Amino acid sequence: MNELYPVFLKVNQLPILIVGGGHVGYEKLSLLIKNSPQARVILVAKEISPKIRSLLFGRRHQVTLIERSFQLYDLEKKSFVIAATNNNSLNKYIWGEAKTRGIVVNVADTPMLCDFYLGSIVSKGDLKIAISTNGKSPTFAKRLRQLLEHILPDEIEDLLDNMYDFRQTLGVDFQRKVKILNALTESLLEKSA
Ligand SMILES: C[C@@]1(CC(=O)O)c2cc3[nH]c(cc4nc(cc5[nH]c(cc(n2)[C@H]1CCC(=O)O)[C@@](C)(CC(=O)O)[C@@H]5CCC(=O)O)C(CC(=O)O)=C4CCC(=O)O)c(CCC(=O)O)c3CC(=O)O
Ligand SMILES: NC(=O)C1=CN([C@@H]2O[C@H](COP(=O)(O)OP(=O)(O)OC[C@H]3O[C@@H](n4cnc5c(N)ncnc54)[C@H](O)[C@@H]3O)[C@@H](O)[C@H]2O)C=CC1
Repeated sequence: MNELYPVFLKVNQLPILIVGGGHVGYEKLSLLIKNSPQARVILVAKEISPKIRSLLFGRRHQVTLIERSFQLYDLEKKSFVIAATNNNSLNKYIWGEAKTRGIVVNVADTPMLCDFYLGSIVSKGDLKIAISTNGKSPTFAKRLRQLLEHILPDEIEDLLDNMYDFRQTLGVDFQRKVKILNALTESLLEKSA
């Protein structure tokens, strides 16, 4: 059983620290800003890969790159930390210091030291689906994301816009609203013949 509880975070409001600017630092940062272009990220690394710099080049963003070794004060005022250095004992140290400060932490190579996992994310307009395999197979999560991206029709964007507009016309009677919206979407559950 997968006991993880998915939430959808407003990472443009919650500062995230990434420590490590290699391959994994790049993957985590690109996932964050792909889904939330204004994500507030501070990335600290002894060496920041050119790929990370070119990821940010020419776009509006709220990412701060700091090229130096991790310092304890980097944890100040952060809500989330992702430790992605190639130094296991440093990652473990960051984990311990984050826990002491009540900061939610992910150590990329050590599921045991993760308060949260990043999921594979399917996105179509305002629709977003997060996939988790409970850490069993990130590659499977990636493939399922690609499959869903492929089979979900682009019309979903229009459908959600229409649902939103219609919802605004329904007034304040909550029970009536629920009934009408449920009736309208009933056909989504009907099996195609
Ligand atoms: C537990 C978790 C913690 C976390 O990082 O949050 C974790 C852990 C580990 N990943 C490893 C490897 C790989 N990770 C990927 C890809 C992704 N990994 C992601 C999430 C997660 N990875 C969390 C669980 C998510 C879940 O529940 O399924 C995704 C979804 C999001 C993201 O980028 O963070 C993203 C896909 C995004 C997309 O495309 O949709 C690929 C494939 C590739 O890159 O093509 C590989 C190589 C192949 C393989 O091993 O499968 C290793 C071994 C490292 C080593 O051997 O050294 C560990 C450590 C371990 O398992 O012990
Ligand atoms: N969760 C996941 O998806 C995966 C996790 N991993 C794990 O993630 C870790 C990082 O892997 P890569 O990014 O490939 O390594 P890498 O070698 O490409 O990058 C390591 C980064 O850590 C930085 N660093 C090292 N010491 C530092 C310090 N004292 N202060 C600040 N930054 C420091 C380096 O400057 C560099 O930017 C490894 O332990 C690896 O096993 C690897 C693959 C997938």
